[in-house]
Amino acid sequence: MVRSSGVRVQVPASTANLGPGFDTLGMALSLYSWIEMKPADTTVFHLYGDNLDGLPKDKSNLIYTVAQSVFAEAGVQIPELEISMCSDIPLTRGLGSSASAIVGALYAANALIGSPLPLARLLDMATALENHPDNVGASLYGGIITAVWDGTHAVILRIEPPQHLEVLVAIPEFQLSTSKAREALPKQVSLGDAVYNISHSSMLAAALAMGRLDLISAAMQDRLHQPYRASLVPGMMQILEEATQHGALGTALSGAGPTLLALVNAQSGQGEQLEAFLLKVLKSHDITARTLWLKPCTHGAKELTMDKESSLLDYVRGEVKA
Ligand SMILES: Nc1ncnc2c1ncn2[C@@H]1O[C@H](COP(=O)(O)OP(=O)(O)O)[C@@H](O)[C@H]1O
Ligand SMILES: N[C@@H](CCOP(=O)(O)O)C(=O)O
Repeated sequence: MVRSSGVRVQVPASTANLGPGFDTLGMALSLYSWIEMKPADTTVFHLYGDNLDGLPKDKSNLIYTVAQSVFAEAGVQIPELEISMCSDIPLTRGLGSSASAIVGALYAANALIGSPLPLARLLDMATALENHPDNVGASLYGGIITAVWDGTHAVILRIEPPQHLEVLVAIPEFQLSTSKAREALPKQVSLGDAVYNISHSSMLAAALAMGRLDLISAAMQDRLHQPYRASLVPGMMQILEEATQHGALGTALSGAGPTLLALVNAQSGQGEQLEAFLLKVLKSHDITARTLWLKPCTHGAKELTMDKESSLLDYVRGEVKA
């Protein structure tokens, strides 16, 4: 059943790794992309907002190719699509823009044909495209996720974010692609570093699941990726080492960076001090950054009511930015 009137979906951004959980932990954030998809006579794109500048507006666009993979899997043919997209998620900053695009395209395309594919299948397809399940899992399921991936199937356990958990991100002006940040990683690590990360990541997942905010700073330590990526984000090590003295529960490189992320207890009253500290350290390295206060997003990709009267942009402006 193809829904000729089209579908509209909202997808949250995500932060991957949370420090020690490299390629396995992720959290959805209250920052969003919106995709609208309709069958059309000729393929056409409407990309709204600065965050989508420069992306292709033809059939090479990720949203189109991912949508076609859903139709192929379901045995349906919709070769021409009208695709609209609007996004508050900055590209190549470590906030999961590619994952949200993949998840949004999978979710919208599946909804357009009556949702024949289960969420677990969309997760496998998304992970195969992104190569790791942490961002796509969070964007698809919302909340905090811990995921395993065997190269074919992903399994997700979703953790409800603790009450009072807030997220401060400092987003540098410069871009850093995930592929470049992965090239900085070693091919092999020592047993000691592997044990270090397993122990910290397990502790972090358990602390988040149990609402033990007091254990986050001890758990949020990493030896697998952040030290190797430090030279790509000057000031990062100082922030990781000192931010807890300025009110953070814990800090991490968000995904592959360059965004830096601090988990904060909303009741701490130290938000301004922490924000000033992050910006001061980055500025001392000549990095201009902007900060955003976010919350964990408890829902994943979801379908929105399609209002025939308003365009996607009108919808987003009215609902979110007004
Ligand atoms: N809406 C979109 N449409 C098409 N491609 C996208 C979209 N969003 C992201 N991408 C692709 O994903 C890339 C960014 O992915 P990546 O380097 O993993 O960084 P991020 O941390 O933002 O996910 C962009 O350069 C672009 O190629
Ligand atoms: N686990 C991945 C996460 C990449 O996240 P992104 O938001 O930067 O795409 C990694 O650390 O490489």
